[in-house]
Amino acid sequence: MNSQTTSTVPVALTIAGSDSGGGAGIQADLRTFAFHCVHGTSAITCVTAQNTLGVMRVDPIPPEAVVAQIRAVYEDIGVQAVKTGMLINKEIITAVAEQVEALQIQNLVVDPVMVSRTGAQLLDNDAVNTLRHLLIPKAAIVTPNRYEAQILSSLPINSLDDMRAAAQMIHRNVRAKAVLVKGGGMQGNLRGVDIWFDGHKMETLTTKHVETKNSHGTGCTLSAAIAAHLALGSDLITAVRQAKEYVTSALSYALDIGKGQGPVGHFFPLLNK
Ligand SMILES: Nc1ncnc2c1ncn2[C@@H]1O[C@H](COP(=O)(O)OP(=O)(O)OP(=O)(O)O)[C@@H](O)[C@H]1O
Ligand SMILES: Cc1ncc(COP(=O)(O)O)c(N)n1
Repeated sequence: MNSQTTSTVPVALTIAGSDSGGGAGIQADLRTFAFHCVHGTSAITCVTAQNTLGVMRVDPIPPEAVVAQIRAVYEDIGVQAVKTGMLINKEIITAVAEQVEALQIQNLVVDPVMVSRTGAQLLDNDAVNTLRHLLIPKAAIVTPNRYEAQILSSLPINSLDDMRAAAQMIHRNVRAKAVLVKGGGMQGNLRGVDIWFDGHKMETLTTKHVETKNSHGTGCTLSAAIAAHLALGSDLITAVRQAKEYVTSALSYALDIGKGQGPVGHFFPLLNK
C-alpha cells in the first residue's frame, strides 16, 4: 500500500492534567482534536488517579517539565491554537503564562478548571489570583463554569441575568478579552445555555438540554473543540458555536461506564453507521 503523507495538518496543543479514567483532561482533549482532524500535542501538568467516582490522587509535574514539553512542541512542530485545563498550582500557571508571552501565543483558550464534577479540588486555593492576574488576561477566551464564574466575578449566579452580569464583570475586572459563562451547573433547561460576552456583544448560546448523569469531561471537550476550530481557521464566536454543537452530540452519546458519572462520548460518527 502506498503511504500518503500530509504536511498541512492543523496542530493544537493542550496544557492540562491526565485523567486515568479517560473522561476529562488530556485524554478528552486529544480525542476531541482527533475527531476534528487536528493533530493533538500535549503538555501534561499533573497526573490524576481518577475514575467515574472521583479523584483519588493528584501528582503535579515540575513546572520546568511543563515548560520543556511546551517548548519541544513549539520549537519543532508549531501550533495554531492552545488550550489550558487543569493547571493545579501557581508555579505551573506562572510558568505557562511566561511561555504564552515568550512564544506570543495568540489563539489561547483558558478553561479555568478549579473543581471536578465529583467535587475534588483541582486548583490550589492560593493559585486563583495567579490565574486571574497572569493567565486569563492573555487568553483569547476564558470558559468558566457556574462555580468558576462565581469565584472570578465574586457574584452569585442563580439565573441567566446573573450569568450575564458575571460575564461582564470577568471581562471588565479580570480583563478577559472574551468570556463564555457555561450553564452546565445551572438548574433544568439552563444546563444547555451559555453566555458569550466580548465587551461588545452579549449573546445567549442555546443548544438542546441533554438529560444524562454521564457528563464528565464536558468542559474539557468544549474548550478543546474551540481550540480545534480556531486551529482550523474559524473566528472565535464561530469556533464557540461549532464547539457547543460538538459537546451536545458528545453528551447525547455519553458512555455509561463505571459506577459513577461516565464521560461524554466521542464515537458518534461510528455509532451512527
Ligand atoms: N445537560 C446538558 N445538556 C446540554 N448541554 C450541556 C449540558 N451540561 C452541560 N452542557 C454544556 O456543556 C458545556 C460545558 O459546560 P459545563 O458547565 O458542564 O462545564 P464544566 O463544568 O466545566 O464541565 P466539566 O467540569 O464537567 O468538564 C457547555 O456548553 C454547557 O452548556
Ligand atoms: C485532569 C482533569 N481535568 C479536568 C477535570 C474536570 O472535569 P470534570 O469537571 O468533568 O470532572 C478533571 N476531572 N480532571
